[in-house]
Amino acid sequence: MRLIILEDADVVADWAAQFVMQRINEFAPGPDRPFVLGLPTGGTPLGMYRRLIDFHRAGKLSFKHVTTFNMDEYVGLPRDHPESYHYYMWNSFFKHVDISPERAHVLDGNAPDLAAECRRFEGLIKEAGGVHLFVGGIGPDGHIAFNEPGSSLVSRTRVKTLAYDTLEANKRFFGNDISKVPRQALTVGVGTVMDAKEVMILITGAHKALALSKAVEEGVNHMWTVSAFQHHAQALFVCDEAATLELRVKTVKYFKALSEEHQKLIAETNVDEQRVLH
Ligand SMILES: N[C@@H]1[C@@H](O)[C@H](O)[C@@H](COP(=O)(O)O)O[C@@H]1O
Repeated sequence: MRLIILEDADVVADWAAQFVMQRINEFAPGPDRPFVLGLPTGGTPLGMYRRLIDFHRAGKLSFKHVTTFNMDEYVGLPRDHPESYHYYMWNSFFKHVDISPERAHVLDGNAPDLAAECRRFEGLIKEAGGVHLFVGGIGPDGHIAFNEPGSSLVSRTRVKTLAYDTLEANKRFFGNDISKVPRQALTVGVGTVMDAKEVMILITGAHKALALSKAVEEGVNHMWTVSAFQHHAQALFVCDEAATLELRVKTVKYFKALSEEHQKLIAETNVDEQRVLH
């Protein structure tokens, strides 16, 4: 596991976007060889999406041969509701880059058969050959996607009923009215994300500090589902200073001492500009 500690949320956003760009460009995706990217929603990744759009506009990055899978979606929220994850993804990211809409997969929380929709999604990931890089965020209770405390750590995509803490955390998007937050969501499972070749989890803010310490310093525990990634061979936790407040000094010092190594992960790849653009 790598823990990358950066100054603040802006630097985290920039670092994460550079990492995504580096991985895509290094892979050099083509028509028969897409790069498969897992994506989160929430406030945390917004800055990363803005930077990725900048890179695209600067001609440094193309999503033409990138296939995406989003982590989750509310159940029963109309697709054009401003808080649906369809709406979020389209407005915050997809419409600003050159991704083909049919390659950008978001779970359908209005499907007539939700269990079948979850199976379909898992099937699409399999068909795509698995996820190369899954980017995730966490809730203050340490949930990844919508895998609430107590979720199976080998779970697959399914319907989940949201925990009270999540309703509380997300009510800010629904006029601070908890009764307006959908009670259920479709979410990839912990096992679905664990299957990705590489996982990058973004954690910012003092309100996520306890979750970060549970994620990296204590044992794997289904009450903090993000802790499962201790068992992933290629997991990166990217956090800001504020999120380290509950970590041991020893942990922080160790990972900060590796910062030069971490910077190498986002070193520019020598890419052929033409290939990126076409
Ligand atoms: N299901 C989403 C998660 O995927 C996301 O990581 C979390 C954190 O959101 P934020 O980044 O706004 O703190 O919110 C929701 O619960």
